[in-house]
Amino acid sequence: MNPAQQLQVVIPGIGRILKRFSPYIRKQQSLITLSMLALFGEIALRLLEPLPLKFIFDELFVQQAGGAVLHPVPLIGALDTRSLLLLCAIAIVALAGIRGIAAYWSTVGFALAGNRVLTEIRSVLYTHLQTLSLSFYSRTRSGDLTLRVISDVAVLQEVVVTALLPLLANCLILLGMVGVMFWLNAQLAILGLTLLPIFWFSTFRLTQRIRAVSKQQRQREGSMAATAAESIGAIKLVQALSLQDKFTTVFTHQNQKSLKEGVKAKRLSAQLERTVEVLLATATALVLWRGAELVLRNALTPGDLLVFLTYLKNAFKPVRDFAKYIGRLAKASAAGDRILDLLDQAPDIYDLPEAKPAPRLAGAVQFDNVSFAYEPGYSVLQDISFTVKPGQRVAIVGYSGSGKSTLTTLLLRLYEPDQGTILIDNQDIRRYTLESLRTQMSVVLQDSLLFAASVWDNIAYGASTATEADVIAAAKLANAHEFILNLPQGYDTILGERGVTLSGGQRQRLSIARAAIRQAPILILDEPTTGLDKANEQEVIDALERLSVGRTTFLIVHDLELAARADFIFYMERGRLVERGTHEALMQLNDRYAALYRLQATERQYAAASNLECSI
Ligand SMILES: Nc1ncnc2c1ncn2[C@@H]1O[C@H](COP(=O)(O)OP(=O)(O)OP(=O)(O)O)[C@@H](O)[C@H]1O
Repeated sequence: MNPAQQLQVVIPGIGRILKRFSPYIRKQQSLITLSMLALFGEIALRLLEPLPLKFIFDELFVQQAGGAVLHPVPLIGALDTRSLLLLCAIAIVALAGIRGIAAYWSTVGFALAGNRVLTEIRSVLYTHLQTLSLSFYSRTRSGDLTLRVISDVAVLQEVVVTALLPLLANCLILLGMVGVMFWLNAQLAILGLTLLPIFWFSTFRLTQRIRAVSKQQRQREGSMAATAAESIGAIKLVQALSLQDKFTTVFTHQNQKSLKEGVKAKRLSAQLERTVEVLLATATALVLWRGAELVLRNALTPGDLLVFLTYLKNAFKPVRDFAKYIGRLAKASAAGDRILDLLDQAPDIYDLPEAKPAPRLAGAVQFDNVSFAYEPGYSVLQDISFTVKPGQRVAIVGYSGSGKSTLTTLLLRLYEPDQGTILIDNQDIRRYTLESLRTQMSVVLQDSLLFAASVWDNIAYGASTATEADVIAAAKLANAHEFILNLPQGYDTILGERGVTLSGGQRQRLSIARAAIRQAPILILDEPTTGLDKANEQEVIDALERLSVGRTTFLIVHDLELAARADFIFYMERGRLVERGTHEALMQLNDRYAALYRLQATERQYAAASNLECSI
């Protein structure tokens, strides 16, 4: 079994990782080849290093003590003592110096190649993450994903450079040393290496356990990162509900467990290191015993025995280092597994082979018997059919959980219907490429997320080709221009991670500007005025009305007074579209919509009356 195969057996997973990353590794082929050459040079010099010792012992000490040289070396034997000593001293320094230069270049070259490969993998991973479907994100915690992209790649990067590559060098050194040992004395070499199988066995057994513990620890760290990200992301809610203690308890518990796993992995590695030390001592004792006998019988020179013992020690050094690196390699292997798991996730929603970029859409939207469930067996939308003409404004209303938002996520092709077809301009939306479809839809959600960037960028994110005039026009349409100019740095003001420096209404108007700049024919507004006070609400409504002119608009809304302004109203109940028509038609129908409308009207009157009483 060659070292690469042994490595593969010892650390299952490393092979899988290397295979999967091979296209990226191949790109660094020339750098890796150069580093490899430097490495071979280093190894060759390392193999020569003990030789001066042999000459000093055999040619100098043995001869001076009146003994006979077993295998005299012609040129060396002719030198006088002083010259021999000087030559040996120079050789020791020269060998170490040149070896140092070779080692430097191999280390730097491999480190550079390793870093380049992993930097590319991190970018690939991040790009891949962005393509994964919402169904994947709803099953996964975002903190854990961040940890995989940032920390798992970093662990792999660090370990590849500081453990895997030295390990590779060590394997080659081991091979070289073993070769020289056989060349020096096959009998002693066999004796010295008899214990290697025991070493491989114990390494294999312990590595499996170290790897399992490391993987567990990485998962735990993923959970910790997720808990931290969630609680910090929702710190307002956490403090308002006094949940700090709860989150702290969960986090501390996870932290303790991670510590225990870390200690366990360390203990296992330490156990492995000690085992190797005992094995090395035993092998040295065996060789010394037999070697001394051979020297006494004049079958071996003392110099050869000394050099042999040096080789044996050096041969076991990579083995000892292997034990030292194994824990870190196991950790890297676990991190690599987590990266591969992510890379292996295929997006549920993708461009079909025959998909074409959508032309400029007019905005005619049709649902044909569309049914959908997030989880098999739990239907969320059932048999939805409707047609909306270009430029029509539709309000989607109904009690919470009736499937209003889900309907629009299907239109955006964030999920795929289980049955039925969605058409835009009489074409199945799956015939369009995802990007060309989504860029023709603008979305304003209830809690608009702004990016940690300038106001300007936050608006311009809506359209990749936005000009200065476009940004200002969009801000004006969204009723945002005035307040933006009043911000400390106007359009250049940097917003907090979630735009926390702005009020809810201001954030909403910025996200309307972002939607406006897209000039998209289809507009999706998901409860855009919820949570706003009356003054802000009116400004947002005005902006939205301007935005929706000439666009096919789907407005999800709880406030039926707002819904009544739409051209059409869809009333949803338990995933079904149970009533549809204009406000007047639905009021005449006098069924569910009319009942809800009257209920809201009564509530409004009651609220107005109590406000009046308060003010009196
Ligand atoms: N990602 C998801 N995974 C699983 N179930 C989901 C998911 N999103 C929504 N649901 C479920 O689908 C149903 C419809 O949700 P949806 O958000 O479409 O309703 P809605 O009418 O928009 O509600 P609301 O007015 O409260 O926003 C609900 O029962 C909800 O629990």
